[in-house]
Amino acid sequence: MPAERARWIGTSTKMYFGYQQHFDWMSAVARIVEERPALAEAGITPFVIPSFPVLESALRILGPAGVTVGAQAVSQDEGAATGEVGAGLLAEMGVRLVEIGHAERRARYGETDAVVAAKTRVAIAAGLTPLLCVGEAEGGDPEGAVRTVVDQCVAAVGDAALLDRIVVAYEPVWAIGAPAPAGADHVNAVVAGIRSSLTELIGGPAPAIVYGGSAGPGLLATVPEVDGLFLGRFAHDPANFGRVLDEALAR
Ligand SMILES: O=C[C@H](O)COP(=O)(O)O
Repeated sequence: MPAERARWIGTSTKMYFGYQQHFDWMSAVARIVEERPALAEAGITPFVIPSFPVLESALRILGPAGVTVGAQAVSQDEGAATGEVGAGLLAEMGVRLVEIGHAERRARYGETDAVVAAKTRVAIAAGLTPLLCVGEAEGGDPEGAVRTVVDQCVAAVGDAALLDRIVVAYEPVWAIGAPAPAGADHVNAVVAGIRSSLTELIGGPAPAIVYGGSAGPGLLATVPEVDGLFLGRFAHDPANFGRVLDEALAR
């Protein structure tokens, strides 16, 4: 991967961890990142996206270690929106990244393309970086997947000029929660296709594109097209997070 491309290695804890479990895990991850000062020099951004109730603790525990903290969701609404969390509050806290359009939220919580677009708009306006989750529903030809993903990116951002304000998380829906990630050939072909289409649309460098979907140690070296990994279950053991960081450093 060319050194000038930004690199991101991170994970969302989804709703897997309890309160104390978050603290134990975040403390371990902070130590792991602190032990690897070369990450910053290499332009690698470690990120963690925990549950909302521990965001403030995440900023305190992980922030000084050099870990970017993100939120798993954001509201497109303002004011009278009981139970929602707004982009302004997140940005004011020091959260920098926000997941938008994850397959689980598209399938279960009504994040249609229109909702994803509204959330992307408010996140960018608040100064947050949307981690825009996109991916095809079923395995198949890479060209079809590229078309689906590029359409999802354009629908989310609207204005091509804003495409460079996001990080794209390419997560084939069929590879999320699976025993193994999508095949390396598929990932490389789709990510290369997304990058080339977005570069053309933007008229400049495409945003960073990370891969998610049953990713873990051993994958990164096989997918040179990606700008990083978005881990899920296979980062629950903090040592695995460290292994993937080492693999990023070795590229
Ligand atoms: O948020 C992360 C992705 O959805 C991947 O999760 P997973 O690695 O558990 O499949």
